[in-house]
Amino acid sequence: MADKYEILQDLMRRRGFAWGSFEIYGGTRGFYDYGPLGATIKRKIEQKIREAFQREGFFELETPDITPEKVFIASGHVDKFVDPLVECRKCGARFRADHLVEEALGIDTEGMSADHLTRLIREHDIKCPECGGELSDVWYFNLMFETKIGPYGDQKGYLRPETAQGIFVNFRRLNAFARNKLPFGVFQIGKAYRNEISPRQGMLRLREFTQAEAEIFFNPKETEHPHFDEVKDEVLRLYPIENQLKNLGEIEMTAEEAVKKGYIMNTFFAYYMVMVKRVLLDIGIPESAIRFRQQLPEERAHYSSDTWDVEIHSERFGWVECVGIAYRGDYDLSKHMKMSGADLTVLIHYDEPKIVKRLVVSLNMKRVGPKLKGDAKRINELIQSWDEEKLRNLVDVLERDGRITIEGYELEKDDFIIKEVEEKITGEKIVPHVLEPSFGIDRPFYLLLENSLVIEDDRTYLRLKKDMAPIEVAVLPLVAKEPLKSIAYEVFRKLQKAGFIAVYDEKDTIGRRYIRYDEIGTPYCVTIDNQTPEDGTVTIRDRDTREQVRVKIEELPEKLRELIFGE
Ligand SMILES: Nc1ncnc2c1ncn2[C@@H]1O[C@H](COP(=O)(O)OP(=O)(O)OP(=O)(O)O)[C@@H](O)[C@H]1O
Repeated sequence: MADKYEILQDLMRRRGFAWGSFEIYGGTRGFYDYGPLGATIKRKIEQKIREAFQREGFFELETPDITPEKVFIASGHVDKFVDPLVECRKCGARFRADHLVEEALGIDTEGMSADHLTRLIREHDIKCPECGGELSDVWYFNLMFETKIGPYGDQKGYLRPETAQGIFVNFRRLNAFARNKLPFGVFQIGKAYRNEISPRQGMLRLREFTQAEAEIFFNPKETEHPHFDEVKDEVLRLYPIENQLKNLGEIEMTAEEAVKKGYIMNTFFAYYMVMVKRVLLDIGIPESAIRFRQQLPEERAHYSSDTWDVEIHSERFGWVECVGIAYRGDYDLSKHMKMSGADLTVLIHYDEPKIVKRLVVSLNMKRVGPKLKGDAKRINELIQSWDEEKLRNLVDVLERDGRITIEGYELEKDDFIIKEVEEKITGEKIVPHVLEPSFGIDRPFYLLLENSLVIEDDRTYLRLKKDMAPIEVAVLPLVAKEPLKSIAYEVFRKLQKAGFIAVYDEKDTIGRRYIRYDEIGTPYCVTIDNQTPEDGTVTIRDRDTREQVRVKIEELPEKLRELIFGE
């Protein structure tokens, strides 16, 4: 018998969910098309995430996929967004060197250098899995797709490998929009592109995929989430670093306990872990198939100092990372500030002004004038530009040695006017820190279908959460005869106008039609039978229980809304 994966792949292709792209030209690995039913479910997933972000008060943003090189030099992607690659010297096939070594030796290769991987390949005589040929040395390959901007090709660009950078480079405007008040969140739902070396596992590793990322900017001194109380009792299934290293398995505890025991760094982080879990439940992923795995230090992206992956269980592929929740610190904003020169800080106002002592140092122009001549003004300005630390250092040297050399001029203590003044400060500028929940859409899409697939003796069907179904209701005349046909068509139009995704179908026996709609996850079929012309009632059949209830046609929209959306 075909396994669940194959049954699902067949169903996805045959019934219009998703399939490999460019089929008629032989296909290109790493690209998937969403068919009519798949595209509808994908939009519903995106919409659930959008609504969850909006409930947090986050702003939505839309920025270009094509991005000039500078942005990714600043973000570190040009240097660091790389995977180890190896080539067969005989057949030319290329492979992820770390995957090859992992498969051959059963060891973990995270974070290994190219040299280390080459050494392991040589020592263990690992050969090309395609033809058995000799393998080359390992080198690092950048995963970004390159492109040229403009007709002269002089400006290099990349297709973005994550949607996040579009948010960071807009920080100044977004901060003004948020009226300079932390914390605030900004999200973007859009395409990301990675030239994955070996796309595999169906739609789990694509070269073009959709992400929904939120960047939450906060003051690192304020890491208590104001609404943590609302979520503190949610139970999380955690797989922390320590438990992975010591093979201790997963642990379950409430979000509050996890923070208290130090598994999760603060309530701010924990709050968004709960939010992600609730979104996945809302999409219809079963609770038993969700866990949080803390990334090992060597797995983390270059910008992150702590990351929890939210994994969904697959019968075929085991635990699959679907969402990453990364603590990005001030990495991105600081890098962009340095590269662009833009001020990406936020002014934090103190509750009460602070009095601070500040050194004011200048040259005693009357004394130094003759000595420094034309340079006096310049050197005085240079000293004015020094920060507190540098000025303290100057004063320390003068106290100790009585003299100091600046720009080749030897100056004595009396050449300076040194004062300490008190200043009232109302706030300070900080570079905010960032917490990022980053959802992939395609992986949860596949795992939703896999986790919803039910194989019974007489039918195979998608037990999708009802509001996630791509067709919400099928309207079926019992037989394709009048007056049933006309009444059924009228009911269908009524439901369409009421906002349901509905279809009308009169082909085949009623039993076959039920099976057809069960298969694609349609939660309810409405049947117009011989009793309908007599008393204006129809039946509603439930996909999961196959039970039917009779309702009046006028009550149908309200009843279905209640059944499907719980409204
Ligand atoms: N090649 C891909 N195909 C489909 N979805 C992807 C791919 N790469 C990343 N994603 C999705 O985007 C989310 C966030 O991206 P992130 O950069 O954290 O992934 P990642 O850790 O690089 O993934 P992986 O380790 O599997 O390559 C992932 O959790 C996943 O759902």
